[in-house]
Amino acid sequence: MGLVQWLKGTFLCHLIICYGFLVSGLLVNLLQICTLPLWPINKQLARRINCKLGYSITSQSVALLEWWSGTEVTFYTDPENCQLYGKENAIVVLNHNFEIDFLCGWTFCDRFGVLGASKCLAKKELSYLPVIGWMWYFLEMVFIKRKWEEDERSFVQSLQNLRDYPKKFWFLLHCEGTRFTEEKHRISMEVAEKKGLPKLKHHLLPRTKGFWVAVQNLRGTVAAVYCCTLNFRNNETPTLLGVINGKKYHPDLYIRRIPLESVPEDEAECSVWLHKLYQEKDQFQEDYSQTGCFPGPVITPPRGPWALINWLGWTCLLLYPLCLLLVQLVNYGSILTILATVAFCSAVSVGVRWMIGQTEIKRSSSYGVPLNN
Ligand SMILES: CCCCC/C=C\C/C=C\CCCCCCCC(=O)SCCNC(=O)CCNC(=O)[C@H](O)C(C)(C)COP(=O)(O)OP(=O)(O)OC[C@H]1O[C@@H](n2cnc3c(N)ncnc32)[C@H](O)[C@@H]1OP(=O)(O)O
Ligand SMILES: CCCCCCCCCCCCCCCCCC(=O)OC[C@@H](O)COP(=O)(O)O
Repeated sequence: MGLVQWLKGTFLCHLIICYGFLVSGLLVNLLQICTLPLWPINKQLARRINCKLGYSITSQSVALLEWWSGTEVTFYTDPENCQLYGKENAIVVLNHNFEIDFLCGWTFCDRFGVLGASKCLAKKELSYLPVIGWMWYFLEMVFIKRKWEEDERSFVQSLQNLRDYPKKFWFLLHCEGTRFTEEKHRISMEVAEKKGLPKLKHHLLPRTKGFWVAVQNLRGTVAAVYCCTLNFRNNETPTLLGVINGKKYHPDLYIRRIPLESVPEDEAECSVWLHKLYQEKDQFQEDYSQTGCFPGPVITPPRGPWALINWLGWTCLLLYPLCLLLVQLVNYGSILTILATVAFCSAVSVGVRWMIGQTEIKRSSSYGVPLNN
């Protein structure tokens, strides 16, 4: 193991990364609050500012993935369709098997210039996450409790609000509704059997209502559905902790562009259409497990410098006062202030570790197991 690789695994480096992320994130959250008075005066300007602020947080994770861990996503897609990515609004449908699928998704967004504005249909619990969840609130992310009777009104309203969004955005939907586990897979295949649907090997049975409602409410706003299928080479099981430790992974992402007009308007037909889409996705995953690659040519959109510049900028800006404080502490600090600093550092690492825990599949919710069906 080289010195650099060893350094990436040290607690000090992790503490610096977490401190930078948490403090810069909370400062950005504060700036987002400051945009509140602007909303009634100039809503579109407030939205544009919030996209930039959002980019300043999410691009740190992209920099961590791409520059720190050296992980590079390989994109498989039609080069002609690729010309349209980033130039149109789209609904993205993605499998939900990996702990860092959202990071790979953000990389895709960053390469096509839609990272700040992109959104997803997320479970309500994520809105309470400091930094990320609070940022999402200002980016008009759509949150649901996964209880349709309670969600319907706010879901439709949130989608309608996006109709005059001033920036190009992608709206991510994990139609499976929860992360893949063996137990959830077994149960959802029982549901598939009862409904007379073909069994899926690599996906849970998709829930179709959210997709249909999104398509219906975003018709005229969104041009296409991007059917995205993600997998990792060599059966890698990536984790966010692995990325922070500087471990390099090998993700492959297959993107198919489907014009929105080809998605049926009728709810029942749309549901059949989505099930068929998941059967195709399942076949791609099966072929991937045999061949180690997806169909279609590989494209390599350039990696821009801004994610790295933003990350280094925040790190330098925040490390300087921290170093000054530490020097002061060592020279003149009382036991009490030293203890307070140790407590602060511990709080930062415990807080961020808790946030990282939200990405871990072993902590996945019980959604999709019998009690919640
Ligand atoms: C790679 C590119 C990336 C681009 C990235 C772009 C943007 C990135 C931005 C941010 C990234 C952040 C990442 C964070 C990710 C967070 C993701 C989440 O939080 S996932 C959880 C929340 N999302 C969802 O739940 C969406 C999917 N669910 C739905 O859409 C649902 O339809 C619903 C809206 C929640 C409503 O669900 P409900 O169950 O009430 O209705 P349905 O009609 O859909 O389903 C009922 C139907 O399902 C049958 N059933 C029962 N059990 C199961 C089961 N286990 N599996 C499947 N189906 C089941 C049940 O019998 C009912 O059938 P029927 O209607 O016939 O009676
Ligand atoms: C420089 C950057 C440093 C990064 C330091 C670490 C920061 C920690 C960041 C935490 C980021 C949290 C993003 C949360 C996204 C998790 C998405 C997710 O996977 O949610 C699960 C739901 O879809 C389904 O839930 P389940 O029903 O499976 O339960």
